[in-house]
Amino acid sequence: MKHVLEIDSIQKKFDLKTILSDVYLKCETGEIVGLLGRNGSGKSTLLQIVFGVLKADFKFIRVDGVVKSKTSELFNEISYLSQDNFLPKNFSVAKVIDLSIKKDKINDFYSDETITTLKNKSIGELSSGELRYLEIKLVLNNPSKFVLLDEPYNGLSPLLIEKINDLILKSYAQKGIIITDHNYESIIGISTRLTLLKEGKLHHIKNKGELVEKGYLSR
Ligand SMILES: Nc1ncnc2c1ncn2[C@@H]1O[C@H](COP(=O)(O)OP(=O)(O)OP(=O)(O)O)[C@@H](O)[C@H]1O
Repeated sequence: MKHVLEIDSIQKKFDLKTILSDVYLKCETGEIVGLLGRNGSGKSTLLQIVFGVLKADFKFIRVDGVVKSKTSELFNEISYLSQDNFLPKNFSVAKVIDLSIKKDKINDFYSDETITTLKNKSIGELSSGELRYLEIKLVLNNPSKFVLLDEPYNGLSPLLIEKINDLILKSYAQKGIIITDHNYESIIGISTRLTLLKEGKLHHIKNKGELVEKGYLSR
């Protein structure tokens, strides 16, 4: 079934500086929307506002045409990978998986060599890349309609980046995904649609040349 997330009229200032100025973004099931932008352009701010962990000066979030004004209404609709790690360090990997993944999906979750090798460790013992991979896999396995991924590739070696991309490609037929990262080549490669956040405005990007024109890439 197709679902539509609409992020509308988002405005946000920090102190007197406008970070987001009337941003509109739509994401449907089956889309991977790439969100690019220079450092400090407001990408994380936008995702935090959509998920509801940061207050906007103004916002409309609609799911399937219905306005969702309370953050609690979005917890079942959207899952969110923040830039920061979110799993408790003293829990074992097996416990986290047990608590997060439905019983009938657990065998499938473990049918991944990277995950199997981590099973007996605690979260605090994982390398930053191993932890990131586990977090992304958990977030993508959440039964939510939409997923927001903030810098999923950060700290990952090329092989794990490929595995993450495989996971994303495996799940997007059932989900809408918004993804932001400075690894623009991976973002361009995996996105079905590209956007660029610049000076508070969201631009729709058709090709790499436009990223040069708009000053995101030098060539
Ligand atoms: N809590 C805050 N108080 C004041 N300013 C903030 C706060 N959070 C973010 N900012 C500012 O808002 C702007 C956008 O920050 P944000 O983290 O959204 O950018 P970003 O595009 O995700 O950057 P990066 O790619 O470097 O992670 C930056 O100028 C940042 O300094």
